[in-house]
Amino acid sequence: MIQEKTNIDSNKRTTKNTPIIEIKDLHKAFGDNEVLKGVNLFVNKGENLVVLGKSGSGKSIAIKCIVGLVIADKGEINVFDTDITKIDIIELNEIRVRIGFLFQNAALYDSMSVRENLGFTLKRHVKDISEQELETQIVDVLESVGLAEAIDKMPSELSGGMRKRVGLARTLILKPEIILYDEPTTGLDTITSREISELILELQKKNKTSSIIITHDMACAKYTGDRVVILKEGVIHAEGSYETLEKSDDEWVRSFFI
Ligand SMILES: Nc1ncnc2c1ncn2[C@@H]1O[C@H](COP(=O)(O)OP(=O)(O)OP(=O)(O)O)[C@@H](O)[C@H]1O
Repeated sequence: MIQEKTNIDSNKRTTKNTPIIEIKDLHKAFGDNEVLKGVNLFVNKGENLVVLGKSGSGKSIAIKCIVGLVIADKGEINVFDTDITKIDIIELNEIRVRIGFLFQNAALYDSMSVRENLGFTLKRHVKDISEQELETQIVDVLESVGLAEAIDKMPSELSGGMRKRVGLARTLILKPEIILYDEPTTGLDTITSREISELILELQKKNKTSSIIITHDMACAKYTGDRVVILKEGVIHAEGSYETLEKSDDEWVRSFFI
């Protein structure tokens, strides 16, 4: 693996920078298709890690393994100091509620308003919540994504950018400590993409969340990432800050930044 020299502290493991996620030697194959062939990566507490890689390189599969949506063939996946490959479904569910997953095409329930979409998610996870508390939390989370005025809208009335924000609100309403973003800006124009990137950064600062951000949007990568890793042929091929990788001696690595 190419490890670029970097000035950022987050690249070093000190007691201050404790990994909240640590993946060791992760393997996953589908039949003959060996997608992950020994991935090693970590995310420090409070850090935004950007994962780059060509289409089909296994980025989504890697983060799905973190929440047990895809079962790894081999390797360790330590999340909050627990190896999720070694626990039962009850323990896994306890960990899952602490992790927000913003899927590539996060679909809202079309027949429910924004309020109902968020309320439904919250009620599923928090039993015995009062109607008043529910409303407060829905309003608060919509305000945090800048969409308070959309509370009574139906998904069909929302733009793509607004839908992403509601999707993000639905993730945030459960107050996750880790957020996994799978291509959060895909399909959005440059300005809306920038707004989503700003929101990701704001959430990191305000809520002290730790995140993995899979993206092909290099502006998003640059803006949101404390550190960047690049997947190639089933392993992490390069790691460093955006600025150092951009100037890498490896032409293939540099090609992402053009
Ligand atoms: N359920 C599945 N069954 C079989 N193969 C799968 C399955 N899910 C993913 N794959 C394969 O795993 C490989 C990696 O897919 P993955 O979605 O992780 O790529 P990616 O890097 O996230 O791509 P993109 O950037 O296009 O989203 C692909 O070859 C894909 O076809």
